[in-house]
Amino acid sequence: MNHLYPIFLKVHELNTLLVGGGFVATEKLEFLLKSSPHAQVTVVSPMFRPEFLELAEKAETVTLITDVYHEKYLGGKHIVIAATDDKPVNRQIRDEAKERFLLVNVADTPDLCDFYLGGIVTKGNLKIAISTNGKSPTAAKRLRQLLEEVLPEELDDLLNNLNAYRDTLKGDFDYKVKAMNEITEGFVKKRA
Ligand SMILES: C[C@@]1(CC(=O)O)C2=NC(=C\c3[nH]c(c(CCC(=O)O)c3CC(=O)O)Cc3[nH]c(c(CC(=O)O)c3CCC(=O)O)/C=C3\N/C(=C\2)[C@@H](CCC(=O)O)[C@]3(C)CC(=O)O)/[C@H]1CCC(=O)O
Ligand SMILES: NC(=O)c1ccc[n+]([C@@H]2O[C@H](COP(=O)([O-])OP(=O)(O)OC[C@H]3O[C@@H](n4cnc5c(N)ncnc54)[C@H](O)[C@@H]3O)[C@@H](O)[C@H]2O)c1
Repeated sequence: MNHLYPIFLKVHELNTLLVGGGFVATEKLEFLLKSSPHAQVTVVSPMFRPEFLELAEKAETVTLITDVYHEKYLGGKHIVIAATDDKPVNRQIRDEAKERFLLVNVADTPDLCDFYLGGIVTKGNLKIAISTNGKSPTAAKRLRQLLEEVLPEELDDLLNNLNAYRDTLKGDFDYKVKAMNEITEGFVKKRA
């Protein structure tokens, strides 16, 4: 049983601190920006790998600070992702973030995470997040790839059309709920 509760964060309006600029940090930043190209991210690391720089320099909302982690960098942040190769430093980041009631992810270290990063499928306005409860990130990746392939691009047209139809509805809340449920009934009807 997976007890995690998924939420969809406006990371373009929240401030994220990413600590580290190596391989693992590159993977985390890549998926963050893939899903949220305008995510506000401050990255603190004494060294940035070339592949990290290539990715970060393309994103206007990513700020790089060449320094070792210090508690002061938690100021003004909502979310923290620790991705250094120094376990005690990752632990320190986690502890200091917790003292401030910040949400923290220590990359690839489930025991130290408040939240996990998931597999993410985006089709226009539709977004699906996948979690295996940390049991198999590879399975999350494969499911993401499968859904990316099988979900049609037209799904976004459907959502936009439904939104336009909803805007035409005049009447009270109950009327609108009924009308929206009627028009989408076919989504869940079993084929004969
Ligand atoms: C989904 C994804 C999102 C992302 O990274 O943004 C993600 N990991 C991805 C890929 C991936 N990560 C790893 C491999 C190599 C295979 C392997 O080792 O298993 C691969 C596969 C590959 O790269 O092919 C290494 C790894 N990861 C974790 C551990 C520790 C452990 O399992 O105990 C280890 C071993 C480290 C070691 O050996 O030291 C842990 C976590 N990784 C999570 C997320 C969280 C759980 C999500 C869930 O509920 O499933 C969690 C718990 C915490 C977190 O980091 O948030 C992204 C796929 C994105 C995509 O493609 O769509
Ligand atoms: N590379 C992988 O695919 C992989 C897979 C599983 C586990 N891991 C583990 O994950 C950890 C991170 O690996 P990596 O491959 O990203 O390493 P890396 O060497 O590519 O990157 C480490 C980054 O952490 C930064 N860093 C170190 N000390 C810091 C500090 N005090 N403050 C801020 N930044 C600091 C470095 O400057 C560097 O940018 C390692 O412990 C590694 O064993 C890596």
